[in-house]
Amino acid sequence: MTAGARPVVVLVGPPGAGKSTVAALLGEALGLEVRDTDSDVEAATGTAIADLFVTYGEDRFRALEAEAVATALAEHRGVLALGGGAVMRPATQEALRGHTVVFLDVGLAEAASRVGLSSSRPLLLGNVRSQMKGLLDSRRPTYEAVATHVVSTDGRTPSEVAEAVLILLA
Ligand SMILES: Nc1ncnc2c1ncn2[C@@H]1O[C@H](COP(=O)(O)OP(=O)(O)OP(=O)(O)O)[C@@H](O)[C@H]1O
Ligand SMILES: O=C(O)C1=C[C@@H](O)[C@@H](O)[C@H](O)C1
Ligand SMILES: [Mg+2]
Repeated sequence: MTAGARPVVVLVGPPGAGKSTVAALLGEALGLEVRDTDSDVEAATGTAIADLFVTYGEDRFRALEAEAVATALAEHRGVLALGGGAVMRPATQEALRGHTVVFLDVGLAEAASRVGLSSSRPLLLGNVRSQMKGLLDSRRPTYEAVATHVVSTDGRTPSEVAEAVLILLA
């Protein structure tokens, strides 16, 4: 770990907000490395997230995720995308204090249409729109509370969202 290292920006928001997509664009634009805690958990366990939910259960996944977030916040200097539910853990809310945190906001219609019927998001299996509504309603106050900035993504391309984030960081 490098002393004093911290991400330039941490992206939070629900599935379909575009965290991973926008993080990649920001990394390119800023010439910085991109890290995504979902990928970190998959690399650490050698297992896809959807399989982790089945094999270990959500609680175990959340514990692994919290560890991955704490490590990345402490040692990553580039752009960091968090898993969509990571902010719901109080220890993670605490760990995010003092960081530049951007909530990529998205409305129900666009979020549901972006994630579609992908089977890689275990929390959205079944009725995607209804699961997404519950998730957005219950999490929105937390996304807003941990964020230092909010960027709306509705009706914007990933490049336009990345541009809006770059303006905030300038
Ligand atoms: N602004 C946007 N406009 C249209 N489509 C988008 C936008 N941002 C992302 N997408 C598309 O939505 C899908 C989900 O994006 P992405 O995987 O980046 O979301 P995420 O926030 O990382 O989700 P998760 O929490 O599940 O990791 C992808 O197919 C991506 O191409
Ligand atoms: O919103 C969530 O709870 C999740 C989002 C994804 O990033 C993954 O971390 C996983 O599918 C759970
Ligand atoms: Mg992602």
